[in-house]
Amino acid sequence: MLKPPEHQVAGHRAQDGQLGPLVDGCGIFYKPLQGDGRGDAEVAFYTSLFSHPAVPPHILSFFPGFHGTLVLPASDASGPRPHLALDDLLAGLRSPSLVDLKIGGRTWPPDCPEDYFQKCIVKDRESTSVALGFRVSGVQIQDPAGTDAFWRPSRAAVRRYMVEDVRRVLRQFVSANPPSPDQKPDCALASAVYGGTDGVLAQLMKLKAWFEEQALFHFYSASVLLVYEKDAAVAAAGQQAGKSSGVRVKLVDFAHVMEGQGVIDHNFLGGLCSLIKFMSDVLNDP
Ligand SMILES: Nc1ncnc2c1ncn2[C@@H]1O[C@H](COP(=O)(O)OP(=O)(O)OP(=O)(O)O)[C@@H](O)[C@H]1O
Ligand SMILES: O=P(O)(O)O[C@@H]1[C@H](O)[C@H](O)[C@@H](OP(=O)(O)O)[C@H](OP(=O)(O)O)[C@H]1O
Repeated sequence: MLKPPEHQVAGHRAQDGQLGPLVDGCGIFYKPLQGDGRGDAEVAFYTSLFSHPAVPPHILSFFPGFHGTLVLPASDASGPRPHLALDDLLAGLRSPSLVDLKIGGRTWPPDCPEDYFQKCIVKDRESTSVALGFRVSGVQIQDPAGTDAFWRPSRAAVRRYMVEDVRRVLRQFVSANPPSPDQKPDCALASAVYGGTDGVLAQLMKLKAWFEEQALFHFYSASVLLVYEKDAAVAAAGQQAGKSSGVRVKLVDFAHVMEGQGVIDHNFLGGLCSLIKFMSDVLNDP
């Protein structure tokens, strides 16, 4: 039985008769092929990525597994439509906290249509993309009281985030106290989620090492998606050493990936370095 994902923090949504992704509850996330060639571009990217001999397996694990395309009834009732079949990155998680971070100071690919360029550059300038090399696209954090409720700022609120808001959200994301204008995020879970041998920073450093040399693809408007569950992070934070929070660090949204043509993707790499610095600051100065 296909249904809209329960936990989606950004992008097009299958609600109110809109076109958006569906999940089958058995581990597959179906993303409808978007128009304007974006869907076809995303299929071409996944096909190329998973068949390219130069992409190492430990890098492939940052991407959702790709299972081809499947024609399914679209969520907007427009009829049958091809969907990308991807691993559901939230599979097996009951109450995930997640944040979608769109990477790159510029989100528009070279030679894109003028109206698309105008739309993107306005968003890049008005958000933190130009200033920081990344922006928050969406976030939800499990209620620290341990219930299944979530703190999920509206899309409009997230769009207004400035640098200090981003800093606060990245701290709140790993805090055990509830978001409040009167209380600073306590960052109690920072070492468990951002730190450690398989925490976010360690994983982002592996990704960075690849981006320092890969010249196959340029990732415009793609996101880093961070996912973890508070219970596992709290357990990891309570251990002396070594217990993993199980945080997942993934890349999503490849509708605007271009061939690298032998040039490194300094736009994505710069954003990644900036994100790493932001997270290191949370870890070093909680
Ligand atoms: N494979 C996946 N498994 C689980 N959730 C996913 C997966 N891919 C994406 N998502 C969820 O869907 C959101 C949007 O994904 P994506 O950016 O691919 O969609 P989009 O409609 O192309 O977005 P945009 O409008 O920003 O271009 C992500 O923030 C995440 O919450
Ligand atoms: O992040 P926001 O502010 O929610 O805005 C969306 C985001 O910029 C997407 O990247 C974009 O899709 P593309 O990157 O594929 O253009 C989408 O455009 P769309 O609604 O015109 O598809 C926007 O609505």
